[in-house]
Amino acid sequence: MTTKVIKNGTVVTADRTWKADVLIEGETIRQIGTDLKGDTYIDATDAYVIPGGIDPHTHLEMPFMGTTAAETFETGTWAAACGGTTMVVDFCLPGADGSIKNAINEWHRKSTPQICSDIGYHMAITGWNESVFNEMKDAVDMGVNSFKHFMAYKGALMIEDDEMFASFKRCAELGALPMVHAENGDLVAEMQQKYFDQGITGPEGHAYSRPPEFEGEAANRAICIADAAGVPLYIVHVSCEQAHEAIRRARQKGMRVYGEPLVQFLTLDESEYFNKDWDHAARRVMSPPFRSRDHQDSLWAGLQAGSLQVVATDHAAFNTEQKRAGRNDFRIIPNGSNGLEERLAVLWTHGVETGRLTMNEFVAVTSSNVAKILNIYPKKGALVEGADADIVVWDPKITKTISASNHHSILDYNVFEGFEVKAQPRYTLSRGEVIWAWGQNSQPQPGRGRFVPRPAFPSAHQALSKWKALTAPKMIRRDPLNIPAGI
Ligand SMILES: NC(=O)NCCC(=O)O
Ligand SMILES: [Zn+2]
Ligand SMILES: [Zn+2]
Repeated sequence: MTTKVIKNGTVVTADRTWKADVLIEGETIRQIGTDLKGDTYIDATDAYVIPGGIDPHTHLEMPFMGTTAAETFETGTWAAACGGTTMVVDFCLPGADGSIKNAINEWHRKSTPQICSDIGYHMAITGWNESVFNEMKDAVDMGVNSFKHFMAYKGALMIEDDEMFASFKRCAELGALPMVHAENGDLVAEMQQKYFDQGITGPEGHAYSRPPEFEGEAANRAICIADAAGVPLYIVHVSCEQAHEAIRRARQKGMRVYGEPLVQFLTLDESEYFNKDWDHAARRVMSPPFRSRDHQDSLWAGLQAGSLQVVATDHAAFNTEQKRAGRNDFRIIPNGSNGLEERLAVLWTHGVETGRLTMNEFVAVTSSNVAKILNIYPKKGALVEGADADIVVWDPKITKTISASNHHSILDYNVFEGFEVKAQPRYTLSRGEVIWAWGQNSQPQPGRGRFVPRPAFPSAHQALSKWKALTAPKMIRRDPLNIPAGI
């Protein structure tokens, strides 16, 4: 088997930083040490060697709001590689028949011939009945160990509390992880109607109708339901202090609740929706919406303190023409924005370069933490012997101005247009193969990526159920002589 050595770099992992070479044999890291020899060499002089990014939240080719997300599995994973991300975890939605198994097979059918790097799936639970109950086990057997519940999108994907409780209990039995989109969907629908009736038909109506209080309320509710079901919880796209506060409080009480802010929420704010250019504002319509600077500060603080663990993108890319479906009604603008290619560079520039994050924290929140949470560590998200050689040679000297004119996404705009970023991948390796070199134009082979099954992971659940059993309400046995006689 041929070997490669990444030479003269500084290895940065979630817990340490040191000068070392990395020896790769085939698809796997074989050794990390000094003066290593191989058949070929990759130069990492003056660069950092980090685990490939894992974006745990994408919607490639997602059928949603009457259209389909424009970013394909091929363009999405290619754009990801150019930005230093070597694995995405995409959300699988049930089709018209409601079957989970069929949905996963449909995702395989679409993604397998296209993906340039590795992929996993989360499954969405959008309703509740016996076959959903049964098929959740099939999903786990098929390597999908996490289930998303939408508390918003009333009349479409939204699920009720009793259904969520039933699904969370099923997750507890299966050793799977429930996830939530936390927004109070009933109140959002009411507010949307209210502002629309007042004549607020533009994208600003989207932001007004989804205040942070609605997100905080739903986050608290989901945490309460998870606690009652005895299961850990992962809250996706955390955008505000109210939701962060709920997570912080739960964690302080010993609950295993994880929070995922998006790179967009850390760097873009609500003023985008007040832009006079309708297209500009509509392109940034996503749920939850961008918030004020105070909320951004809270999210950064959460990453620093460890109360938030993961930075994702929720990459759901709809072209300008698709967004224009909502030209007369903000409620019809397809929800979603881009970030898959930009996540690492924007987070580095606004996090590490400003001193908000250490390099090790950067690695933790872009790959290692989520690999642990999703049970694929250390195969992914780690630089250790035996791990997949998903590696980025991260060059802190390559600067770039982000633009739709130079990005690799299929999208005809970029929400980070004009951002100056201060680092880029010099090389991106996926299982030992260089799939991106700075300045390269050729795309890696579509279909070379693989589905990464994620087994159930009962350890947090077992700990939780032991503790629940120990602290459960118990009947007190009393001597009848100590019970007052009735009349
Ligand atoms: N977030 C968003 O606006 N679109 C994608 C679907 C979702 O994650 O809610
Ligand atoms: Zn969502
Ligand atoms: Zn999403």
